[in-house]
Amino acid sequence: MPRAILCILDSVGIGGAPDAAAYGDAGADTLGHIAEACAEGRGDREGLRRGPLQLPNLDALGLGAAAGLSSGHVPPGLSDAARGGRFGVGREISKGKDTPSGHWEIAGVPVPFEWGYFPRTEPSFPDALVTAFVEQAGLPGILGDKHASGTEIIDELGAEHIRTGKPICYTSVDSVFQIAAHEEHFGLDRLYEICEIAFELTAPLNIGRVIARPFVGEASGSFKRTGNRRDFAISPPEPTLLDRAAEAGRQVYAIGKISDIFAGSGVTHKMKATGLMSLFDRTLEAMQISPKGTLIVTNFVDFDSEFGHRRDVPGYAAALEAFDRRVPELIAAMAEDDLVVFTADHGNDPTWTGTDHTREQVPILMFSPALSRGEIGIRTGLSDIGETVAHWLGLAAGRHGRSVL
Ligand SMILES: O=P(O)(O)O[C@H]1O[C@H](CO)[C@@H](O)[C@H]1O
Ligand SMILES: [Mn+2]
Ligand SMILES: [Mn+2]
Repeated sequence: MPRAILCILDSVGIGGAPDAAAYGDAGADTLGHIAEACAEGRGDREGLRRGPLQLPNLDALGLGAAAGLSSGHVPPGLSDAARGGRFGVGREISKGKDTPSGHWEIAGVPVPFEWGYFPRTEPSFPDALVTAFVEQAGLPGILGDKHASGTEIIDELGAEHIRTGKPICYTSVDSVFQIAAHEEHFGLDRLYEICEIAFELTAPLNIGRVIARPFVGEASGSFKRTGNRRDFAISPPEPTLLDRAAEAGRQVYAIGKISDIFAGSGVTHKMKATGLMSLFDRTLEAMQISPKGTLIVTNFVDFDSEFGHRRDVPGYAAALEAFDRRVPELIAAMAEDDLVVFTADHGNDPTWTGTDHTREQVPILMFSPALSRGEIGIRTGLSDIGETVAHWLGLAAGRHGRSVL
């Protein structure tokens, strides 16, 4: 029985979404703009990286060709000469441009409903929600109550949070209620506990996730978020690829944020890791220890959380290059009948205004020693990815999308 390894490079979009304008994102192109910036010397950072973007391994699997297909031009430094694998473009059909919609659609379940969002006002959260939260969680109040970048708001309000014991609550254009609190002064378990309460209260508003954002440090300028982030997400509306694989008795490895994103559903083995390289290590480890028929799904969050949201072009470019350098290790670890897929859940163009995700199409790069080279075109609906994986694993076809094989 073959295995499948699904690598989701969080936010590595390739532009070209026909509905981008509806999101204020017409022209956004995460990979394309990073490559352009690097070609023009705007991707250099002393001690980190310099020069044109170099992704020879992903490019050989069709990254440049997929980007060309999506946006109309191959990003500088990449090529349209894919040498192996099936490559193409994924066009999301779910509304919204956040992580759960992208992941669920990839796993065969597009989101048929509108998420709830909090307005870009101050305060942002409804009075009734804040009142119920403060009361049920036994809090002296909350700080923030607005749209914000998570790193900026802890700098702004971290000291007051320590002094008052009020958690920092904030949101973004995504369907999220985020709570930042100090790991020691406030306490990590206490943070998770109040997140559970917030999750119960926000679910009726169709808010996709409550995210615990613990941090450490003692003063503004030195506060730092830790790897103990936890997402409390609503469950997908229908069984996903993960559920279908688990139901068929397969092992399902969820690496990084995957288990949180799917609310644990269909996960048989969970591996947490912090940082791009350790997520890669865990993926290789899962490949070493898992039997035939296994599904491995990894979310590589750092592209999004460390660089996209931070609008850090050199950081994003360096992370892509570091990932690319390890692709040969993954390919070497594959069995003859393993399938690996590289894709993404949405964009997060670090050259764009603001600090939010961007509506973009995503690359679909499929590789197996058992698979010939070929273009799969622009696929409407990311569920074609999940259906291809299901087909590869020998699972019954699902309700959305179809296998490209
Ligand atoms: O600025 P930080 O806290 O990283 O927040 C980001 O993380 C959330 C989840 O991806 C997004 O909605 C975005 O707001
Ligand atoms: Mn994401
Ligand atoms: Mn994000």
